[in-house]
This record gives sequence, structure tokens and C-alpha cells, in this order.
Amino acid sequence: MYKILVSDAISDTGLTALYEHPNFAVDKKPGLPPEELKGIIGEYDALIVRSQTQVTEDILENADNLRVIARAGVGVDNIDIQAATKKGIIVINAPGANTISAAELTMAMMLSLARNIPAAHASTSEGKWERNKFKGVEMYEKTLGVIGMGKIGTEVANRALSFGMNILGYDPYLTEDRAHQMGISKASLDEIAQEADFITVHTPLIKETKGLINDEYLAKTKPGVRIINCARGGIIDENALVRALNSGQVAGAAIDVFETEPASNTELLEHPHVVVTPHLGASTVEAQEKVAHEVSEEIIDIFETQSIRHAVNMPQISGETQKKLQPYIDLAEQMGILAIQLLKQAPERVEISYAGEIAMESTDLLTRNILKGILTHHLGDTVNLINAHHLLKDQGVASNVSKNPKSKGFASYIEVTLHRGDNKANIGATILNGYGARIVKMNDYRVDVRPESNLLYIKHHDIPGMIGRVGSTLGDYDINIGTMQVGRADIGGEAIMVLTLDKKAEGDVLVGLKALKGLEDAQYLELPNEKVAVPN
Ligand SMILES: NC(=O)C1=CN([C@@H]2O[C@H](COP(=O)(O)OP(=O)(O)OC[C@H]3O[C@@H](n4cnc5c(N)ncnc54)[C@H](O)[C@@H]3O)[C@@H](O)[C@H]2O)C=CC1
Ligand SMILES: O=C(O)CCC(=O)C(=O)O
Repeated sequence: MYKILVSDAISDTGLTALYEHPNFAVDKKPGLPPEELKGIIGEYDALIVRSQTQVTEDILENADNLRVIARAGVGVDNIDIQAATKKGIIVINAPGANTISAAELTMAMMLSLARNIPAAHASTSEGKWERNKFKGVEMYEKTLGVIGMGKIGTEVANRALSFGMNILGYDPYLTEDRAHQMGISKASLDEIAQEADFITVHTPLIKETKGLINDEYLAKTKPGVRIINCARGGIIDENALVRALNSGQVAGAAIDVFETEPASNTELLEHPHVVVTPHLGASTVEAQEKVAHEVSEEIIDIFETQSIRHAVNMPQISGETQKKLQPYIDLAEQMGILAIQLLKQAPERVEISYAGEIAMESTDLLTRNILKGILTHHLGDTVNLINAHHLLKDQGVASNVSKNPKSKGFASYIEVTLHRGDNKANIGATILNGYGARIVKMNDYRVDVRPESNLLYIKHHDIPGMIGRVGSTLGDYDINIGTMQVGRADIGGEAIMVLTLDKKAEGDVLVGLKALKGLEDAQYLELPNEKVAVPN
């Protein structure tokens, strides 16, 4: 039974799939103080949060069983992603599930600003009738600058177009073509400052966007501009905004999100030209059901079928790429497991190369599988696909991944080389159409070996009788040989044998083999059964 903790107010309807699933037990404890959360987090396999719970490194220190942190929403800035990644915890979110609600709130905020609705409401409900005080402006034919043309920015732009506004969009990913198709103009931040009557921000809060709208930027804006932030507190510097509101440079601001939440900047909150809401962008029945439903379904999939769709700390790959990579996923981990056994010690440097068709795909998932295979040998079960890169760096191991779309004799080919001082071990592998996975290179020798559970790697001199002596020694220990491959550099020179065996060959067997005339080294290489495909 997997234990799920829900530590923010999340829609029960959206959580139905988890409540009804026999393998999941859900504890709902919204509003837990951090120290209480830290005290109980160790009992849980997954944590579901909105934006209130701060999932800090300190809390994660105790999260020994946690495999998933699910953000029922978009922004993950309340989660210490790095700390989660280090611990191998998958962080997922629900992108898109609250897009429409956030875009609709943005439009409501813009209209409220243009027509002074909140202040007019407050005055009228007090019994006043101040028709002259609340003269507004039309949005029709005004220019709206949208900073961040992702999902929400795009929906806002579409809605604003129907109000007859001219839209200037800024986003590093916005192309002229897409802007043209949408009926908007691609603009720079400075062009937005100079021309926009309304500016709305829809970026995540990241290093590049923190304080994006600051004193310097506000000084460049059109006097009387109106500014909206329904994305994240901190994208607009609150104190700079207050200064610009006081000077009249900014005519009004509508703010849903704050530098600290609950909001406490009274100069901003009480300013007469400011409209504020308590982070309500996603607070609709529909958005809350959708975000909870999406993360519930994904948590079930992760635990039941290991399929991850929206991980923030894992490479995102399309279904089509996933299909192409699928046959290589287990092979990649096997290559790591074999390479580290061949090296017999921890590597100082890992080199991974992809050649042929596979080099044209996004291969980070395969690299993570290779690294997992390598690192698990010394670090055990703490290694997973999430933390593999981190752990490698933590261990001070250098790495290099190269890609060459030119084929190396196979449609796709992967090679892993581990170095430590002058020692090196390498494994090259491919998938042969119709035949499955094959190891085709071992320590620079060409071989053709199916990755099976029990492998024996022998280094010997290329002298007559070697194969017979190895075969009869294994026979003495009742070990049946499945396949045998021999590779040599030169006639009479150094050679290798790679055998697949029906059982393990350890201890005395290896001692017996190493005592054979002409045999330099014998190494038993093991692949975990669950990682080995049924022989075809
Ligand atoms: N107020 C609320 O309750 C809600 C707030 N949000 C916030 O809205 C923001 C946007 O959400 P989505 O549109 O779903 O995300 P998205 O990922 O679809 O779009 C974000 C866009 O920002 C762009 N961007 C990144 N850096 C930029 C920069 N320096 N300048 C300009 N653009 C930049 C990206 O290229 C991307 O296109 C997020 O911060 C999210 O947390 C989302 C939902 C509800
Ligand atoms: O959960 C919420 O209400 C906040 C939504 C939000 O800010 C987000 O999804 O980024």
C-alpha cells in the first residue's frame, strides 16, 4: 500500500482516482506547519501540494521513502527541486490544467484595472454614488504587452485580441511565424516598455525573470501604463512598483501573486490604484479538479507502471521518441552494469557515445540509464534515473557524451568507456533488427554476445587448446555453456573469450580457470535477471 500525503487544500473530486484505488491510502492534512510536516514526511511515498506548502531541503532530509512530489498546478518554485533530485525524488506538475483559469483571472484583473471595478464596488457598497471618481479607460485599440508567451500568455493574448487590443508578445521562444499566425507582433522588452498601455507577465519565476520589471524598466515604460501580474511574485519588484505608482508613471497595477505570501507589503496592498487578490489564478472549481485529477492519475501510473509524463526533474520526451528509445533503455543500463564490473574499480571518467540513428534522438534518458547501471555497483539502491547525473558529479566523476549521426556499421550504436588512471573498460552495443540486444564490443575486441544474466569474460593468450581447457573446467563445476565468443588482436597474441553460462561462475570456478595455462584473467559478469530480456 502506497501512502500519499496531501498537505494543501486539494479538490476531493480530483483525488477520486487515488481514494478509490486499492493500492493507495491518502492522508489529507492541509496547512501542516513545516516542523510537523518534517516529522511525518518519512512515512509517505508521495506528497501532493499546491503553492502553500514549502517543500524545503530541511523537510526533505526526513523524506526517506518519498518517491514523488506532485505539484497540483504549474509553478514549482515552492519545491526545492535540487534537493528532491539529489534524493532521487521525482517532481511532477500539472501543466495546462489551470491555464484557462489563470488566463481568465488575468482578463478579469485587466478589466478591473481599466474600469476601477474593485474601488467602485467598495465605494458604492458603502452607500456612495461617485460616478465621476471612477472614470476608466477602454481596452479597445490599446496595446497590450505580454511578457511570456507560453500557455497562459497565449490564452491571454487570444482573449485580448477579441477585445480589439494590439498585442506585443515577448518570449525567447516566440518566432515571427507563430506571432504572425496568432495575429500579434513579436517585440522586445524595450519595445513593450515604449508602446504598451497594459503589460502582463506570464513567465515562471527563475533567475532570469526575478526583478524583470524593476525601477530601470519602469522608467522606460509609457507614462500611465497599467501592469498585471498573475504569474509569480518577484517577477515585478514590489517596491519599484510602489515608487512608480506613487510618481504616476504607472497608473495602476493588478496583482495576484506576491514576493512573500500571504502578502504583507502594505504600501502595495493599500495603494489606491492597486487591485489585489490572494493568489487566485487557479482557484476555480474546474482548475482545481483538473490539477488534482492529473496528478492523481500520474501518481498511480508512476507507482503501478513506472510511466512518468510530467516530471520537472527528468527529461521530457515525446511518445514517438519514447517508442524509438524503448528497446535501448534496458540495454543502456546493462551496459553500465557490465562496464563497471569490467573496470573492477570506481571510474574517474565516463565517456558515452551514440552513433547512427540513435544519435539523432534525445538520448538523455539512455545516458541516465547507463549512469544508473554504473553507479548502482558502488552506491546501491539510492541511485535512480532522477539523481544519476547528480550522484556522478557528487562522486567527482567527469563525464562526456558525444553524438555522431554517422553509422558505425550498425543502424544505431552505443559505446560506454570507463577510465581510471591507465585502466579502461569499454562496452559497445546495439539492437539488431529481429534479433534484439547485442554486445558487439568488449574492451576494444569485437564480439557478438546477447546480454544474459551470467557472463564470463576471459583474457588469455591465443594458443591451441584454450577453448577446450576452459570448457572442461566449467564442466568440472557443472556449469553449462550457452554461447561462446572468441576475439583476438593478432594470431598468437592477446585474446578474449566471452561466454554466456546457465549459472553463476564465482569463487573456486574462477580460481580454477585462472590456474589454466595461457589464461590471464577470468571475470564473472552478472546482469540482474529482471534487466535481461527473455532470449529470443
Ligand atoms: N496565479 C496563479 O494562480 C497561477 C500562476 N501561474 C504561473 O504562470 C506562469 C506561466 O505559466 P504557463 O503559461 O503555464 O507556463 P509556460 O511554461 O507554458 O510558459 C512560460 C513561458 O515563459 C517564457 N519565458 C521564460 N523566461 C522568459 C523571459 N526571461 N522572458 C520572457 N519569457 C520567458 C517561456 O519561454 C515560456 O514560453 C508560471 O509562473 C506559473 O507558475 C500558473 C497558473 C496559475
Ligand atoms: O495552486 C494554486 O492555487 C496556485 C496555482 C499556481 O500558482 C500555479 O499553478 O503555478
